[in-house]
Amino acid sequence: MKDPKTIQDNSTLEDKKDAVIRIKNLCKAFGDQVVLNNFNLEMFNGENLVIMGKSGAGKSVMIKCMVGLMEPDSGEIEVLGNDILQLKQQELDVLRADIGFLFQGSALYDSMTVRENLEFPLRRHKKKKLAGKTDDLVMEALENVGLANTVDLMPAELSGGMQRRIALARALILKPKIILYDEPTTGLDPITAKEIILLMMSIQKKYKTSSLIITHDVDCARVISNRMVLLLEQTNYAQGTFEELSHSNDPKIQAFFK
Ligand SMILES: Nc1ncnc2c1ncn2[C@@H]1O[C@H](COP(=O)(O)OP(=O)(O)OP(=O)(O)O)[C@@H](O)[C@H]1O
Repeated sequence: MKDPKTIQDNSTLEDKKDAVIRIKNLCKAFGDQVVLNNFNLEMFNGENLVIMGKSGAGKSVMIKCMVGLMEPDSGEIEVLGNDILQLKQQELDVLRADIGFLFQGSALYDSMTVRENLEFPLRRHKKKKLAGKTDDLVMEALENVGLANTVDLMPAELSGGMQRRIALARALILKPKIILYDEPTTGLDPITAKEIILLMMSIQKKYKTSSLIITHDVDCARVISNRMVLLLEQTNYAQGTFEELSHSNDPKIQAFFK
């Protein structure tokens, strides 16, 4: 078994052209604390890429840099062919309509109904051309997660698993090309977590989205990942398939799979 760090990149040139995210030599420090040091990542079209890293490893910092919410000290970031570091605020807003976010927890607006929660991104990104009226888009998104009957309920009336599914519907409503999942199964019981994972997979198949999934959940990574990147020692310490990484002889890599 080869060490995953040295696993050859077998993707073809054709795949390379299809990279939806490219991060090169990303560096970010806060004062003396170096969080990312020459971090590299490529995510290809249609791929489910899992990022694993210990708490505080810098996953959120990397995501924030990637979507233009935080400025790196140096490095290159390309998302859907756009050089993030060169984009103006307005251009970033347009690009963000092509990126769906499912945050840790569900982050629904408690004072809004399910319908209003789903309408929110539609209002925010009015300029994005979508086929269908608001009502139809809301219902389609809810049907995708099997919760059309909750449209007029408040988030507090839903279980944690249902809230997560509504948040997924909201992440999907703009038909994004990329979805960023931050700990999609955290806080859910194993059965509900599995349901969410299956939903993520069916949605990916239906809409052909590319998904970047941050998770500590080894079962989630095993089921969903086409490829994984381990963020350790401020960099992309190892990458490969779940099989490759989980069979590594490197104790630092093994620690992720215990
Ligand atoms: N705005 C900031 N100012 C100073 N330090 C920060 C800032 N944002 C993040 N950090 C530090 O950067 C490090 C990485 O944080 P980050 O939130 O990216 O970790 P993480 O890998 O997402 O962790 P978790 O899995 O717990 O969410 C932490 O030590 C954090 O304290």
